[in-house]
Amino acid sequence: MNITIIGAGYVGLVTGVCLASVNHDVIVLDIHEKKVDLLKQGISPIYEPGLEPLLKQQLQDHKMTFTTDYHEACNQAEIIILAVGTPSKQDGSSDLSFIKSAAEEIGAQLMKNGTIIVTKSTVPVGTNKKIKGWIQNRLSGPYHFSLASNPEFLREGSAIHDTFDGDRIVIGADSQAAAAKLEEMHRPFNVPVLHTSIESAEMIKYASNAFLATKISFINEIANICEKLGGNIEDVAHGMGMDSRIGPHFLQAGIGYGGSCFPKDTNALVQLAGDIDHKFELLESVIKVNAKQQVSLVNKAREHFGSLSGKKAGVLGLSFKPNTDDIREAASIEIVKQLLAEGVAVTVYDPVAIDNARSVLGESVSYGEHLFDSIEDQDMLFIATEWEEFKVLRLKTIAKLMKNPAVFDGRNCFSLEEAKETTVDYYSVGRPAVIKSSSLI
Ligand SMILES: NC(=O)C1=CN([C@@H]2O[C@H](COP(=O)(O)OP(=O)(O)OC[C@H]3O[C@@H](n4cnc5c(N)ncnc54)[C@H](O)[C@@H]3O)[C@@H](O)[C@H]2O)C=CC1
Ligand SMILES: O=C(O)[C@H]1O[C@H](OP(=O)(O)OP(=O)(O)OC[C@H]2O[C@@H](n3ccc(=O)[nH]c3=O)[C@H](O)[C@@H]2O)[C@H](O)[C@@H](O)[C@@H]1O
Repeated sequence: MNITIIGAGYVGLVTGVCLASVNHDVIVLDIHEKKVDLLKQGISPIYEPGLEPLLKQQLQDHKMTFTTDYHEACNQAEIIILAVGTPSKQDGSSDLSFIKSAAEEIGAQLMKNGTIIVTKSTVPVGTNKKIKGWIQNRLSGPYHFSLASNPEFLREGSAIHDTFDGDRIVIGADSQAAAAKLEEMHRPFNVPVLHTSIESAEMIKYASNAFLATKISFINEIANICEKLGGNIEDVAHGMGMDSRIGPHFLQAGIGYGGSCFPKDTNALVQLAGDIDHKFELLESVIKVNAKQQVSLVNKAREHFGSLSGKKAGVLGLSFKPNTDDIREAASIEIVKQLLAEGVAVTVYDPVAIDNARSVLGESVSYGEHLFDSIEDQDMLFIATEWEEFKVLRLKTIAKLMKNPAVFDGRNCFSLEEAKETTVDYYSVGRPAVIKSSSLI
């Protein structure tokens, strides 16, 4: 099939590469010229495991092209997939300006009947109706087109795996023919397909992300209570997860969820509910709990040291999760900002996200070239992301390198047994702190 994707970000690019790899002919359009230039050379502008080799292969096989030209992208397409960003507005609601401008461009270029316009971007319930209007307003003739919502469930860091091995594909289309064609497009992925109305498909996406965020805030609250009452969150989560009605996933306590989607989508759903006078109190609490959780390690450090002013801190991990360079809404950034506000000199390290971090943190921090640069001579060490290269570090190595070995581990990378065998004062999430009596301040 001839498929066009609008937006070459995490979702558009991964989807395009995967669709091309199962033999569709794919054009990906982005308005960002530099991005398109890189992609034409087979260079991925984002870090996503396995993406670049697969991209290069598609270019070599002539299954995929990149462009900034809407006419070239749209005039032959059977299916056009919208995958542009839908960021948060100031009030938390979803900013549909990229969707609107892409829909208008598509409308102006539609020159034949039967094209299916698919929304893969995460959009509030009712947006597909608006998209229809935006396209219709720009049509240059009486062309007929179909609409469908096909939300995306991939995770950054495992995006290709998730596309080929997802739990479900949701298709909400305005006609049976469009639904059947989209099912055919996805058939090579061999993932179960659910057909729904457009509105249900739009809601499935928000409800899924909101539910996963709720699980995370819930387990983090249990972790906070464990810290005060005793108990080990790892055992508690394990015991809960053994109940098949609860399930083991998304019960990893830590310093909260970040990323480009959970924060944005939970806020958007609260706003969407507010628009129909429904106060979504549960989700409001999930969001509040997460905001507190992101800086909870700094509170522990303040309690440990008395005052943080004039101290030196290393921060390991800047991306919102391992295996991605995405730092959007990452807990690490909140931690760094809080430390700087309290007069701490900060050195950060991440295996792939330093360039993105520099664009947000500028010269306010030092950037380690090696992870030891963020550990050596520091008074305290924060672990914000559970990159594999941090998990294989040993606490005794960390202890030797630090001035005052105090480790604040936001992702429970080390066991308490290991902490007890070292000179490190070790704080983690939902587990008792391991404090050496000689270091009590
Ligand atoms: N990042 C993720 O893991 C997931 C994201 N989503 C949703 O997918 C959508 C896209 O997210 P990302 O790929 O992360 O965004 P992104 O910000 O990485 O990429 C969006 C791309 O769209 C381009 N763009 C903006 N306006 C355009 C226009 N008018 N015409 C053509 N291109 C345009 C931008 O230049 C950018 O390259 C969002 O709605 C997001 O909520 C859904 C599931 C997973
Ligand atoms: O809509 C989206 O963009 C995507 O959002 C999430 O994917 P993603 O944000 O890439 O990453 P996750 O693995 O879900 O992690 C999100 C955040 O939650 C945190 N998390 C996750 C799981 C857990 O048990 N505990 C926990 O704190 C992670 O550290 C991370 O900061 C969803 O998992 C995807 O299904 C969805 O498509």
